[in-house]
Amino acid sequence: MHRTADSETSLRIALQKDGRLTDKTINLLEGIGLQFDNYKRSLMLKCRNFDVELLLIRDDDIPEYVQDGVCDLGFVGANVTAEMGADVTTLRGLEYGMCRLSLAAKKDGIIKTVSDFEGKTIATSYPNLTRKYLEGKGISSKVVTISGAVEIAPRLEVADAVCDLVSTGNTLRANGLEEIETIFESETELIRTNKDLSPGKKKLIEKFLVRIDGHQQAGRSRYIMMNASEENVDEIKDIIPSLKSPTVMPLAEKNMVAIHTVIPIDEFWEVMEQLKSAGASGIVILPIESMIV
Ligand SMILES: Nc1ncnc2c1ncn2[C@@H]1O[C@H](COP(=O)(O)OP(=O)(O)OP(=O)(O)O)[C@@H](O)[C@H]1O
Ligand SMILES: O=P(O)(O)OC[C@H]1O[C@H](OP(=O)(O)OP(=O)(O)O)[C@H](O)[C@@H]1O
Ligand SMILES: [Mg+2]
Repeated sequence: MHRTADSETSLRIALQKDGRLTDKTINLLEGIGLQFDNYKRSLMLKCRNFDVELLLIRDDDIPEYVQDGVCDLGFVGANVTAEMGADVTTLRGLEYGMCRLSLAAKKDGIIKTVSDFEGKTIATSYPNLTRKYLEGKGISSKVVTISGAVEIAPRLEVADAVCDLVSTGNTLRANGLEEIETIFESETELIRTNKDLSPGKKKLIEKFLVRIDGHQQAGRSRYIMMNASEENVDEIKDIIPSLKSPTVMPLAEKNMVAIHTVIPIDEFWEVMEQLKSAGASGIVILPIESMIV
């Protein structure tokens, strides 16, 4: 594809047009301050306030477009990039679109462990990952490529087993299948072309990553406010390891202070009961939009 002159400075980013990752990716881009018009109706969208244009395509096409330099960056499941064997660089894992690629077979059937796949027929949309995994284990199976609804292949007797994406396991269960072995763990990734980019584009990617990192870190953290009596402040600081220098402000009530801090939310829930026992009260938890450290 021919790139125009302004493509030297404007970043072109690929994302899934219509699927599981679309809304989450758009939410992420909006969360880092990028503004777009209605993305449901366009294949190509210019960002109004950042030098970025979005290309909305099928997810299977994203790794190749990024590999070939048609797009500079792409948001796509690691499962798709690995299956294509695309020559790209993963810049960030994005903690959404979490799923695994697993071998599965009929519940209560004869396939119980991975070695039972020897000589069996396996239906999958991921033939390369499946073959590679089985070859690595020294197992020879027949891999049949199916582009969708893989889970019904055993019932149709097209295959003995499947290798498919799993998240809750509901799809497998609904089709009388059980998971035997995970062969690949996946999440949505931000990938970058390995083609050489202009200095302007490299700078834009740096700016883009600062925003993504700030957004990711903010998503894992909360602004916490609580009240306590002055003599409990040290004990409270000891309970939260990352609470090294919180803001401590006097309250109108004598000997009482307000403690404000930012901490990882997982850490907060671990110690919440302990904080209450140590005298913390009126605990308020607020979301953070972005964090630049
Ligand atoms: N059940 C799931 N839970 C979480 N993430 C998933 C799940 N299934 C798939 N994904 C992730 O979302 C990506 C997109 O899934 P989707 O089902 O929308 O793809 P698709 O049908 O191949 O879409 P397209 O039309 O773009 O080719 C997958 O490649 C995977 O990374
Ligand atoms: O373990 P579960 O939570 O049931 O998720 C697994 C299912 O999710 C994906 O399909 P999706 O729902 O995206 O539909 P698709 O088959 O049309 O792509 C995947 O292909 C599985 O079929
Ligand atoms: Mg696809």
